[in-house]
Amino acid sequence: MLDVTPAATPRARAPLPPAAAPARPLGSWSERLWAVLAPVDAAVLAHPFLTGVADGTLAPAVFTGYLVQDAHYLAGYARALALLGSRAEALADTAVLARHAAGTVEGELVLHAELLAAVGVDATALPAGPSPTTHAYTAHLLAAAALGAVADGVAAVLPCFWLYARAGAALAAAGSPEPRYQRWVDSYAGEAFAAVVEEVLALVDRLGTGLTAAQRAHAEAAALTSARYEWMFFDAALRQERWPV
Ligand SMILES: Cc1ncc(CN)c(N)n1
Repeated sequence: MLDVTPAATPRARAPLPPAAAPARPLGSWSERLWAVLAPVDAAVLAHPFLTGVADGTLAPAVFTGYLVQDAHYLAGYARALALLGSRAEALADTAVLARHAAGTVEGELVLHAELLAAVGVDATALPAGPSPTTHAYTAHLLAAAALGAVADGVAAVLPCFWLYARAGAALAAAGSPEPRYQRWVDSYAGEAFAAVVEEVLALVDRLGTGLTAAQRAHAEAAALTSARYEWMFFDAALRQERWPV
C-alpha cells in the first residue's frame, strides 16, 4: 500500500557559515559561470539537509534515503561523464572526463556502499528505485551529454563537482557530531576532491575560449538547471520524496 505519511517538518537551524566566492581567472568562462551559480550555491548551503548534517540532527533514515537516491544518481552521472569524454574533441579532455567517470564508480559509489552497509542496506540491491527528482536530474545530465554541444554537457556536470566541493568545505569547517555524516563530508572536503574540481574548471575554461556568446549562454542555462537540481536533490531527500502514483 502507498505510504502517505508526511515527512517531518524540519526545524529552522543555523545556516552554514557563508563561504567566500571561489577565485577564478579574470574574464574566464568559469568566472561567468560562478555568477550564474552563486545564488543557487547560497541556497544549497542554507538547505536544512546540510544544516542537519552539520549539527547532527538530520534523521538517519533521511540520510540513508539520500544515499540510496545518490547511488542511482551517481550511476547516471558516471555514464554522462563517460559519454561526454567520448565526444570531447581534445584527447586530454577525454582523459579528464573518463577519469572522473571511473572515480565516481570506484570512489564515490564505493563509499556510498560502505555507508549503506553500515545500516544494513546492500548497495547491489537498492531498496528503492530513482525518485522523481533523481530521475529528472539524471535525465537532464544524460540528455545534455548525449544531445547537446560538448560545452553544454560539461556545463551541466560542473555544478555536481563545484557545489559539492563548496558544501564539503563549509561542512568541514562546521564539523558534524555524527561519524557517518562526517565521513561523507570528508570525502568532499579534502584536497583530493578540490584538485578534481580544479581540473574540471580548467577544462571548462579551455572550452569557454572557443565559444560564441550564444553558445556560452546556452551552456550556462544547462549549468543553472543542474544547480537547481542540486538543491532539489537535497530537498527531495529531506521530504523522502516518492512517486505519487
Ligand atoms: C546529487 C549529487 N550531486 C553531486 C554529487 C557529487 N559528485 C553527488 N554525489 N550527488
